[in-house]
Amino acid sequence: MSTSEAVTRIEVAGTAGTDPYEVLVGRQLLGELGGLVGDKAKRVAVIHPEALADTGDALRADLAEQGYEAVAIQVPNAEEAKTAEVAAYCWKALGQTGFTRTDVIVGVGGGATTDLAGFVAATWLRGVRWIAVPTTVLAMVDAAVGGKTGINTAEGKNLVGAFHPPAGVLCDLAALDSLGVHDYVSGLAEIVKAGFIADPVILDLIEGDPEAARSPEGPHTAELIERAIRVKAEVVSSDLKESGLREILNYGHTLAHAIEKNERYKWRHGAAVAVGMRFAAELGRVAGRLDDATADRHTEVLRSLGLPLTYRYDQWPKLLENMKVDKKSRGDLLRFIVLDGLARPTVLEGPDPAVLLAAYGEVAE
Ligand SMILES: NC(=O)c1ccc[n+]([C@@H]2O[C@H](COP(=O)([O-])OP(=O)(O)OC[C@H]3O[C@@H](n4cnc5c(N)ncnc54)[C@H](O)[C@@H]3O)[C@@H](O)[C@H]2O)c1
Ligand SMILES: O=C(O)C(=O)C[C@@H](O)[C@H](O)[C@H](O)COP(=O)(O)O
Ligand SMILES: [Zn+2]
Repeated sequence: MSTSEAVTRIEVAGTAGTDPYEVLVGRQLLGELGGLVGDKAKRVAVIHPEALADTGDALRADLAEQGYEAVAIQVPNAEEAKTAEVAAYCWKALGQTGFTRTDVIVGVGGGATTDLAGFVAATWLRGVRWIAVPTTVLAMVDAAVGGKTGINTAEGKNLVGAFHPPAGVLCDLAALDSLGVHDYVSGLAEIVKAGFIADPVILDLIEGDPEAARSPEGPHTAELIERAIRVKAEVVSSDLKESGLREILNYGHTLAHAIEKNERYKWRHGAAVAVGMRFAAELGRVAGRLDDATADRHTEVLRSLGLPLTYRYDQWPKLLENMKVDKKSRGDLLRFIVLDGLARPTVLEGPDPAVLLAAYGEVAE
């Protein structure tokens, strides 16, 4: 496989004793994979979802041709892969392959697959190298970058995991052509998030032609993806382990994860993040932090993309309960990311229950 000439390289700095790495964005990037795996590895495991069986096998065959002992490990699609059982299935496959500390895992797929593959890499032999090959918008702009890896438990979303950055990220835009429209649009929610917390040009580009933004053929697809990756790369380069700044990437996620759990992970992550961001905007407004125009802009841009805007009113007690295990909570204190203005994220700690309910009332149906 050859590498195309128009490749954008975005650097993620190494922090907390980790190595720096690059996120490559372009087309036909898979020729880069062998170089990233490197010559210390003897074995490579390609973890892929059912939906990408052909891609997983093509990568395995390509790596085998390059002299690696390559195996493909197929896992379920979407959130069904993010379980302790599936992680254990992968560990078993690695054990049976004789996987050592110099060997390498490749996670190819959406964010659910890269979260799982990264987690398996973080835990096998207490940490082996891994490479992310994201194949959804969401995984390219968010999940595959930054080293947050993990699985869900019965108690909640991403409750078990590790910070374990990849050795490289290959975003081959051609992969997006086979993605269904709902999965494509769901990923746009994380791009919108990057727009509100840090890069409003993203919002301008989407608002200029929302219909075009809904398609990989749109004129600004590469720019939107690259801008969102730059936002994420800059944040995680300075705060890998979420001791401060990184919390801004959780904008909209406190309620989103509560909704996902309530829906038994049948809602797409990006869809839940869309409702969660509207809620966060209302929370900012009700708390007296966010101006009306920016709060309303959330509804307008998310609506223009066809993302969901509301959730059921009667579910509030369950959502409140679910939110208690959010990773930003400290003791009994709920903490939310809100905006003090466009691209001015901040933390709202322990809001009054009446304020929370008033904000939820604005997004509830
Ligand atoms: N680690 C992080 O920092 C981070 C950031 C954001 C989201 N996430 C996680 O990412 C997950 C959501 O990721 P997602 O939106 O990519 O969904 P996903 O991984 O569930 O993928 C959606 C569906 O598309 C299929 N698919 C993937 N690529 C395809 C392609 N090119 N063509 C056709 N089908 C394809 C998948 O098999 C799946 O069925 C959630 O679990 C979320 O928690 C993690
Ligand atoms: O990278 C981060 O940090 C994020 O919060 C990005 C989120 O989009 C992502 O969904 C992440 O997995 C959520 O993390 P969690 O710690 O709230 O589980
Ligand atoms: Zn997210």
